[in-house]
Amino acid sequence: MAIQLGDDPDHELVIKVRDLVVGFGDRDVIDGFDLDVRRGEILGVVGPSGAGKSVTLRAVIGLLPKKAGTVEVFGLDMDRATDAERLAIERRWGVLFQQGALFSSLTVKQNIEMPMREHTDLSARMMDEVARLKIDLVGLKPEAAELYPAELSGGMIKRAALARALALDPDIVFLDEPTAGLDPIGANAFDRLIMTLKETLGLTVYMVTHDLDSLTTACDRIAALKGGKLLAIGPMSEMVKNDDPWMKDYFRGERARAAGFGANAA
Ligand SMILES: Nc1ncnc2c1ncn2[C@@H]1O[C@H](COP(=O)(O)OP(=O)(O)OP(=O)(O)O)[C@@H](O)[C@H]1O
Repeated sequence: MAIQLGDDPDHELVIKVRDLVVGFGDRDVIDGFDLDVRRGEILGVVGPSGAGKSVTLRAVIGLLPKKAGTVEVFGLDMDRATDAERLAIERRWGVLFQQGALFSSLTVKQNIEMPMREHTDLSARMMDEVARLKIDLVGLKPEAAELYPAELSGGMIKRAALARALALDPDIVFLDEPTAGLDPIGANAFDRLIMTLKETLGLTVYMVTHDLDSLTTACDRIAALKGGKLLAIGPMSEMVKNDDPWMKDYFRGERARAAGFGANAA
């Protein structure tokens, strides 16, 4: 499938969002939002609580209806795509929702096999083999395959949910606050895992996060959302120079200084 090139010819765009409007009833949460996601980058999406980060993610992957605007994925306008094209695109992305959202009545292995059952006609033995590989890929022990979500730690749940998101060998993964609820060591390990997967699998990562450490260590670029629009996008070095009050507070405030960065940019 043709890849649409954006303004910057050095970077292939895998996602191109233009003039996106998403709302509930009369209230528009996202109001004229543009975004480019480049192939192979880890893009961190930040913004005040309630800014619409999760709503944007859900609209991009088609789980929430748009009031207006376009979303192109791999150069294909999702509104103009046939059912078969849409399905083919959906197979090329994996999603890790907040809290992991594993099926509690299924084991880790069965959770990972779920997308394979929906989208492929792999044999049971092949699905088991792929699930085993994904479990290994995300750093879980083989024994975790037979455990139920209630038997897992918070970090294991995130890894199992990531394994499920990777089940169909996607090109893009969408992560909604993947390190929320993890202790700093667990969060750091998860960031490193994402970076390794990006390097080894060439994944493009769209990550909603509040985690300043993740933004600093893992993200190539950061998109800041505020008031339903894209406030700024760029590497951390540009974010810390932005003079919007929320950006100043977030990237140069007390929390940022406590995390050991931003102080020099004030
Ligand atoms: N299904 C829904 N119906 C009505 N309003 C909704 C719905 N989903 C989200 N909203 C509203 O949309 C706004 C944006 O929500 P969203 O979850 O995207 O925020 P967020 O930026 O991800 O916030 P947080 O950082 O706190 O997770 C909020 O005001 C929320 O109440």
